[in-house]
Amino acid sequence: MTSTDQASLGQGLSSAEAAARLNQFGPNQIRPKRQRLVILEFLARLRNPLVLILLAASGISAVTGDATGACVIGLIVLASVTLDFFQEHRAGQAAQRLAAQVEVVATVLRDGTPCEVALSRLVPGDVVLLSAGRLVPADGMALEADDFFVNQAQLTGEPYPVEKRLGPTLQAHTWDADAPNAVFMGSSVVSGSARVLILRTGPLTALGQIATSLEKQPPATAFERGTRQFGLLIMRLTFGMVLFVLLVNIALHRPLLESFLFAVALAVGLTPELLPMIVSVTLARGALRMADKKVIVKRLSAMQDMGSMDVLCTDKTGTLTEAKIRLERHIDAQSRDSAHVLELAYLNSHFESGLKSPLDDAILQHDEIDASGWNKLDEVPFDFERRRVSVLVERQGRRLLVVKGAPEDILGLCTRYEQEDGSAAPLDGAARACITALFDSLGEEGLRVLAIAWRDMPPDHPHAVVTDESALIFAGFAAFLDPPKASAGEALAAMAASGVAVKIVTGDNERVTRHICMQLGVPIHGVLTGKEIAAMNDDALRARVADVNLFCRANPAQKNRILLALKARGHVVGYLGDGINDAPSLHSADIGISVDSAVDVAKQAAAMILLENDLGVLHAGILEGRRTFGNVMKYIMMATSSNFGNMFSMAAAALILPFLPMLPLQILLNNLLYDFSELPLPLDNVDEEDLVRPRRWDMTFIRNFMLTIGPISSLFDLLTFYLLMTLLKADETLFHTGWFVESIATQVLVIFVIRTRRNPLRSHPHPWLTWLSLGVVALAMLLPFSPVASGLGFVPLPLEFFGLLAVLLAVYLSLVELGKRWFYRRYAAPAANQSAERH
Ligand SMILES: Nc1ncnc2c1ncn2[C@@H]1O[C@H](COP(=O)(O)OP(=O)(O)OP(=O)(O)O)[C@@H](O)[C@H]1O
Ligand SMILES: [Mg+2]
Repeated sequence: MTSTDQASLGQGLSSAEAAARLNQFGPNQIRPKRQRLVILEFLARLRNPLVLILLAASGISAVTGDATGACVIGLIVLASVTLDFFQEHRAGQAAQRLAAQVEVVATVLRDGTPCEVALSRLVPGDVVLLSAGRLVPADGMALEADDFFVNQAQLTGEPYPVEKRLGPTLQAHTWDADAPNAVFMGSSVVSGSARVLILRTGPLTALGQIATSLEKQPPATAFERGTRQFGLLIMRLTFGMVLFVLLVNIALHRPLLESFLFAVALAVGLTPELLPMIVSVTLARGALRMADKKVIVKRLSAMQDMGSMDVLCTDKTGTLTEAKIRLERHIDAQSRDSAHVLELAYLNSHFESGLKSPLDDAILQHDEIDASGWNKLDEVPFDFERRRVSVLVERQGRRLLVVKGAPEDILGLCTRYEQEDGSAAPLDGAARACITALFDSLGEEGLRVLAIAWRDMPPDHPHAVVTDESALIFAGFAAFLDPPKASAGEALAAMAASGVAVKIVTGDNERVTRHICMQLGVPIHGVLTGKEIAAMNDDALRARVADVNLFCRANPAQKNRILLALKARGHVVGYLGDGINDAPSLHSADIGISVDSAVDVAKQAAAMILLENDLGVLHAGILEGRRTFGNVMKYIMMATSSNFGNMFSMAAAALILPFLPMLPLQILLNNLLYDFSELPLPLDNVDEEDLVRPRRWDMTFIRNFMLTIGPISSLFDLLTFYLLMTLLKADETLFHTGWFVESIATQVLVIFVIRTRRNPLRSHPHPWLTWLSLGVVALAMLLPFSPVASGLGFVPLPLEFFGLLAVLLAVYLSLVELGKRWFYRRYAAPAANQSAERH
C-alpha cells in the first residue's frame, strides 16, 4: 500500500485518481469485455474467409482486365457487410442500454462522500461501505467491521456465514486468504456492516484467478449448439458444391479465374450470412418489447431460452404471495396472546443486523415496542441451513439470548417452555405434542409461523455463538398472514396451458405452501422435503423431480440440486428467486430471473430482472421468446430450402449450359437483394399455433424441410432454364438477365409461403416485410432497363418474359405451398416436433 493509500483511507480516492487507476488496472470484471472501436468491429466482419477470398479473386480479375466487374463486386461486398453491421450494432447498443438500468452498484467513498458506482468501475484503493444484502465487489481488507458476516460459498463452498474482523494490514501482492479481515469478490454480506479497502480488482481477485485458470466458458445453450450444427451442415454442402462446380468448369475448359469467381460467389450465396444479425436483432427486439412490460433482459440469449423453457421453478414469498406480510398472532404454548412473545420477537428483529426479511418487517410494524432499555451485545446471523437468528441483549445486568426461527428446528433446541406466569416448565413429551399440535393447526390456517425462544446468559459471556442456541426456553409462536397474490393463480394457469410446468421450490414448510397453492388453485401432485432430498443421491433425485411440483424446506444447495436434476433430464429450466439462498440456482438455471428489489447476488446472477414482481409478465416473456425463435426459424428455413435449391440448380446449370448460368457479380447482387428483403424478418408476426408450446432447436425438422422444399426449388429452376432457352431462345446475356429476375422473384416471394404453417393468405406478415419484398422484386425487374444494366451484364427483357414469369411464379408458389402442407402432415403435426417432456 502506498502512502497516498494510507492517507486516503478515511475518505477514499478522489474522482481523478479513481479515473487514473481505472485506466491503469482496467475494469473490475473477471473477464473484461474488450471495448473495441466501432471501426475495428466493422473491419472484423471482413475477416470472414469467404469475403476475403472473394475480394482477392476480384482483385486478380481487376488486374487481368475486368476492372468494372471487380469494382462492382467490391461495392456489393461492402454494402452487404455494412448492412449486416449496422443492424447488429444498433441492436447491441439498445440491449446494452437496457442492461445498464439494472446494473448492480456499490457504495464507494469518492472525494470523501459516499456515492453509487457500478461494480465494474471500482479500483484498488477505493473504500467501499457494505451492509447486509450487498455484494463484496472485489478483494479487500476490512477497515471497520460491525458484526460483519459474509457468505463466501462461491469461493470456499462453505454454506455458513463467516465473520470478518479487523486484522493485520494486508497488501495486494502478499495476500493472505486466511486473514480474519480478508474479504473476497463474489461473497455477499449476510449481516452487519463494514468499511472495506479494495486491494485487488478484476482478474487479479481470487475469484478472477479461479475463473481464468479454469477458463470456464458457460456451457453452450441448446440454441447455440443448434446454430453451430446448422452452420456445419451448410458448410459441408457448400464445400461439396463449390468443389463440384470448379471441377466441372475445369473439365469443360472454361476460363479458370471466372470459374473460380463463380464458385466463390455461389458459396457466398449459399452462406446464411445474415443469421448472426437476424438472431441478435430478433433477440434485441424481443428484449425491447420486454422492457415495455417492465422486464429487463440482461443476457440477450436468455430471450431464446425463454422460448425453449419448459419448467419454471419459483420461490414463494413475494412471487406467489403479496409482498406485504402481517403479524396476526403472538401466542404462548397454550395458544394465549402473549405480550412477552411479541417483545422477544421485536427485540430479535430490531437488533439483528442481517437483511431484514419480510417477516422481520411485519414484526417491527406490528406495534411500537420500547427497546431503548436494551443493549445489543452480539448476534448469530440468520442462515438458510440453521433457519434461525439469535441476538444477545442486556438490560439492567440481565443477559438474554433471544432466538427466533423455523419451529421444527427451534423446538428441538428447547428443554423448557414458558408458562403464563412467566415460570418455565420442563418440555416433556406431552407438552411437546401439545405445542406441535398448535403449530400444525396454525399451519392449517395458512399462517406462516416462527418460534420464539430464549435463555439467560451469564454476565461474563460477551459473545454469542451457534452452540449457545441450546437448552432454550420456548416462549411461543409468532404467526403471520402472507396472502396469495390474486394475479398469481391466473399466471400459473396460463403457463401450464402454454406447456411450462411450474414447480415451487421454497425454504418454507409444506403446510403453509400447500395452503397457498390451494388458494391459488394449483394442484400439488408430488412433494419432496429438504430432509428427503438430503437422503437421496443425484440419480435418485433425478428420477423423482419430474413428478414433484412442490419442494419445501429446501436449503440453497438443495434448491440448486433440484435445478441441476431437472436440467439433466433435458429440461430447459427457469428459476425465479430473490434471496441470497437463490443465487446458486439462479446461476445454474438456463434462465435465472430475479426482481429489482432482490439482494445484489441474486440480481447479479440473474439473466432477467422483473421491475415489477408479477408472474403475468413472465408469461408474456415466454411468448416473446417463442416469437423470436419463430422468426429465426423462418430465416433458417428460407436459407435451407429455397435459397439452397436456387444455388443448387445454379451448380447443375453450370454442367448443362454452354456458358456460366450467371455472372459472379450477378450472383452477389442477387444475394444482396435477397438479404435486403429479409431484413424485416425480426419484426414479423408469428402465428399463434407456433406459440403454444416451448420451442426447441430441432435439426431433424430443418433437414427434412430442406429435403422437401429444396428439390422443388431446384426442379423448378431447371424448368425455367429450359423455357428460357426454348421459348425465348435466350443468348447468354438474356439468359443471365432472365434468370436473375426469375431467381430473385421466386426466392424472395416464397417467404410468404414459408413463414407460416397456415394458408399464406390467412397469416398476416408485418407490412415492412411485405413492402420490402415486393419492392426488391420490382427493383430486380427494373434493373435491366436502367442505365447501370450494361455494367451489370443485363439486357432489357422482352415483354413475353414477364408473362412467362407470372405463370412460373404462380406455379412455383403453389407447388411450394403443396410441398409445405405435405411436409407438416408427414413430419410435424402442429407443434408436435417440440417435445415438452423428455423422459
Ligand atoms: N428473519 C427471520 N428470522 C427467523 N427465521 C427466519 C427468518 N426468515 C426466514 N426464517 C426461517 O427460514 C425459513 C426459510 O426462509 P424463507 O422462507 O425466506 O426461504 P425461501 O426459500 O426464500 O422461501 P420463499 O419461497 O418463501 O421465498 C423460513 O420458513 C423461516 O422458518
Ligand atoms: Mg425467498
